[in-house]
Amino acid sequence: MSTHIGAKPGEIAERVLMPGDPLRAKWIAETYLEGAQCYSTVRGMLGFTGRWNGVEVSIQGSGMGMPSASIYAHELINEYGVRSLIRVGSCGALTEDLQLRDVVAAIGSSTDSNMNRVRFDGLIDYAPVADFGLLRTSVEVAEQRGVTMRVGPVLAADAFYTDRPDLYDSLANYGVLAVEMESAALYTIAARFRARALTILTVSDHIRTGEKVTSQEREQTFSQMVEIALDTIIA
Ligand SMILES: O=P(O)(O)O[C@H]1O[C@H](CO)[C@@H](O)[C@H]1O
Ligand SMILES: O=c1cc[nH]c(=O)[nH]1
Repeated sequence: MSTHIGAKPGEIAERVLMPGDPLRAKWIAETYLEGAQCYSTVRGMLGFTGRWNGVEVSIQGSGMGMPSASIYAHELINEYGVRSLIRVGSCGALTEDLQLRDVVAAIGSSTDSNMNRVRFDGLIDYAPVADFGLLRTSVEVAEQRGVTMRVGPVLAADAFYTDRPDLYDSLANYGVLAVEMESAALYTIAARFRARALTILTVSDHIRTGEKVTSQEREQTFSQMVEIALDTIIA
């Protein structure tokens, strides 16, 4: 066991999908994996291991926000030997040309989090980026599956409810597609410990139009994103 994950050594695969929502982790495991076994219920942050097309894959909930996601990424990589992590999350669209349920791959992640300012003494604006190999594979998989997946930069924000919507406008002017809350930390920790990471998102909220999907849909319906992530992680 690590501090926050209840798995025994060998119970977590080298390849992990990380949804923020632990019940999305359960849905993915029960819907897609053969022989899925739950290896952790610590803090209700469920983790499962099973097989996708014969290859062992784990699904680990990571919670909301960068402090929580950082804990799971750190322990998965450093205590369980995980080498590839794909976050499968929800996001808010910042640009009008995205619609609810569109799939977005985050090539890089701007952030308002202070974590990397502390890490680099405030001297460097570190640029957290996706693993190129995983990103390239995900684009190929999306094409093979006939899914239009937008690739571009996102914002990893500390706050879900913002007092500064004007900053969303500024970021959209610089091509930032969507806002979520974990990708910058995931990319940074993966880089630090030489693992591979990618974030794939489904638009659950539209910041421009106010449209949104239900919490049940966020938990159990983002199948295009999940299928792209599963095919990518075993490639
Ligand atoms: O749906 P998940 O993966 O949790 O991702 C998004 O949803 C949560 C906010 O509702 C944040 O964690 C954000 O990043
Ligand atoms: O961080 C997030 C995630 C989903 N939807 C949002 O609007 N923001």
